[in-house]
Amino acid sequence: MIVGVPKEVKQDEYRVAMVPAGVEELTRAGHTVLIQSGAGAGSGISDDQYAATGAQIVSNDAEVWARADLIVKVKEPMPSEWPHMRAGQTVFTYFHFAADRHLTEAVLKSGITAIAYETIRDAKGTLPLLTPMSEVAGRMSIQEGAKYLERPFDGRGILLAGVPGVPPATVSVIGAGVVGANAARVAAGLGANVFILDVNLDRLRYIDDVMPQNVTTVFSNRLNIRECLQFSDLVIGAVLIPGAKAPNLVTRDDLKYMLPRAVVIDVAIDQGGCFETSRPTTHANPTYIVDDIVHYCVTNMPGAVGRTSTYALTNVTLPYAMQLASKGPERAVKESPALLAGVNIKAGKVTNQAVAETFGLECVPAV
Ligand SMILES: NC(=O)C1=CN([C@@H]2O[C@H](COP(=O)(O)OP(=O)(O)OC[C@H]3O[C@@H](n4cnc5c(N)ncnc54)[C@H](O)[C@@H]3O)[C@@H](O)[C@H]2O)C=CC1
Ligand SMILES: CC(=O)C(=O)O
Repeated sequence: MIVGVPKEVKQDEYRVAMVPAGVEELTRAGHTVLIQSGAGAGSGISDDQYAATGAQIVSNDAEVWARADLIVKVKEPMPSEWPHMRAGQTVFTYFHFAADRHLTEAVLKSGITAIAYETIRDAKGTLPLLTPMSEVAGRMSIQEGAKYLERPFDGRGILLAGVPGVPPATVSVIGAGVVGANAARVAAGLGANVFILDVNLDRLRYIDDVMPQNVTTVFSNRLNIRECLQFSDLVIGAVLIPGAKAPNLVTRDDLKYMLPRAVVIDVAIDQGGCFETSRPTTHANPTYIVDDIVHYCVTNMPGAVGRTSTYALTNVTLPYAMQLASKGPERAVKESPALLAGVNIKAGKVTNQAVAETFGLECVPAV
């Protein structure tokens, strides 16, 4: 099979979907791998390194898309890439359809099979292709939050750790999954007072068991969220209902309960965000202010630490890319319940229930 890896075109996206070790495994199995020239540069990987493991270096993205049966990417196809998608092709990447009607319509029209990293589910019930990027984004959320709490970045002028004689900051994390747990651990490590909320009590029991003393678990409901908003310097949005649009847990009206120039990092923005006032931003222009609250809503946070993120991502995507290439997408999806859960759109039809419900479309089985 011909596997194509285009250079990412999303703004400030420095990840690449395959590393030389992946090229080596695919070519050893008899596949052809096309890498767009410069695709690895943001992660410190040169064309020569790819070529040394058997890749064909291709000068432009149009050729990669035109020749490849299987496209492996990181971020959802951007509008400039939509004309390249064609019926019969399989595209394996993050899509986050529920947050983007236009993308959903473009993919439906193209006739491709869209296998979304973020809904692949393994036998343990976890989302193995989302987990490493959630680990990155969860840890980064505190680093970014600490920065935007600084006064020159419009924040409250609070040091997360405090100093002797001056108390540390208070951080609330809504959602205690992978992003939430990683955010809580880093914030607690810096000495902040941390509150972490979830609707899953078993998850809160686990968090309570493994986190340090300065992390307090709170059941997530409207009243408790509003109470946490009142004393938090930094709030992290980290909820997920797989495939679906994120629920709006904090309304614009709720912002009036927050401390002036508190910071919101809405990591869940890739699924639409869990603050009513969230809208997607970029690393180049990451924040904006609504009602005196600083909002940070970057949809590709791990893209900024491309080297760490590329290796963390490709460690988990390669085994699935190998299955798709070696068996062909049709058979690979039939034989793997995990891959089947990843098929969101196939040949012009939505095959993921949550995506179909978001847009009021019919959902058909993927096989
Ligand atoms: N902006 C970015 O660059 C990135 C965004 N993400 C996104 O972060 C979000 C979270 O991802 P993960 O932590 O991996 O998901 P996860 O599935 O591990 O955790 C989500 C948690 O939200 C909880 N939850 C659901 N409804 C809730 C409610 N009403 N109140 C409180 N908690 C609730 C769930 O019980 C679960 O524990 C996803 O949208 C993911 O795509 C992940 C990586 C990068
Ligand atoms: C999860 C995701 O969309 C990202 O890592 O960019």
